[in-house]
Amino acid sequence: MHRHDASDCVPKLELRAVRQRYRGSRGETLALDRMDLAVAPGESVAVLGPSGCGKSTSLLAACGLQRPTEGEVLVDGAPLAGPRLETALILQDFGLMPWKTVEQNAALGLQVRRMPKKERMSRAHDALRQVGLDEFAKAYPSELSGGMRQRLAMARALACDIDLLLMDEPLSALDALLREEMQNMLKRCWREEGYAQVLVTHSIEEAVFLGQRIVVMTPRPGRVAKVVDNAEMVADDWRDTPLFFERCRLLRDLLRAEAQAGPAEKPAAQEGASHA
Ligand SMILES: Nc1ncnc2c1ncn2[C@@H]1O[C@H](COP(=O)(O)OP(=O)(O)OP(=O)(O)O)[C@@H](O)[C@H]1O
Repeated sequence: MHRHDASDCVPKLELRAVRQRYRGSRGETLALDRMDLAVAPGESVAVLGPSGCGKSTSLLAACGLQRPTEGEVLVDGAPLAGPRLETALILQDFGLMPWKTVEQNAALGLQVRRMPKKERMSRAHDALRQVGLDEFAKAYPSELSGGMRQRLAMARALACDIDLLLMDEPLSALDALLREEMQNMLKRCWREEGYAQVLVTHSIEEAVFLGQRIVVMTPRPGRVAKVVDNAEMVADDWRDTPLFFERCRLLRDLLRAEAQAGPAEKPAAQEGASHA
C-alpha cells in the first residue's frame, strides 16, 4: 500500500540543489553541495552516508529550522518558510523535558499549537497507548529506560497528527535487541499513520529495514550519490529474508566505494527502479 513513485505526485518534501555553507571557528565548511531529494506522501526514505557528510544538515533544512545558503526546500510543492506544525523532528537525545511528566511531554507539541488542555491530554493519552506507555503517564523521563524515552518521543510526534516525520539517528543510543524492537515500532507506526518519513542512520540494517528507498550520500560536501530501491521492506518477515541480507551487502559495498571515491562531482546515479 505504501508504494509511491516520487515522479507521479507532488512530493511531500523536496530538497532542490540545496547548498549549505557554515562559518565556524575553523573557517568555512561546505556541508552540502547540490543536495536533491524528493520524498512522496507516505513514503519512507532512509539516508546513509559517512560521518560529517551533511545528513543532519539536510534534516534541519527539511524541517525549516535552518534556511539553506542556496537552493530550495519545498513541502507539498510550496517553498518552506519555517517550521510547520505537521512536521516532527526526533533527535538522538529525544528532546524530552525532564521537569515535565510523560503525559506533559507527549502533549508538548499540542501545547505549542495552543490546543485546549482537555483535548490535548486526551490526544496525548491516545498516543501513549499506541506506543504502550499509558501506564507511565504520571512518571518523569528520568524514570524511563532508553527504549521508553524513544517511545515517548514517538508518542509526542504521533499526538500531533503529522504528515512528515524526520529522524536523526533516533535509535543509536539503544542496545541491539531494543533497537530491533524500536525499529519494529517505527515501522508499525509509519504503516498505521501513513505519514512520510526520512530516517538518517549509521546502521545499514536499520536503513534496509525501514527505508522503501535508501539514499547513499557522498562524503562532504554531501549530495546524493546513489538511490537504492527497497520496496520489498513492507514484507512482514523482511528482516529474515535472503534479500534483506543481500541488500545490506549491496549497501555496504556502495558505502565503501563512496568513501574511497571521495566527494563526487558526477551526477547522482540510480540503482534499482525509483527516482531521487
Ligand atoms: N553550526 C555549524 N557550524 C559550523 N559547522 C557545522 C555546523 N553544523 C555542522 N557543521 C559542519 O558541517 C558538516 C556536516 O555536519 P552534519 O552534522 O550535517 O553531518 P552528519 O552527516 O549529520 O554527521 P554525523 O554522521 O557525524 O552525525 C560537518 O563538517 C560539521 O562539522
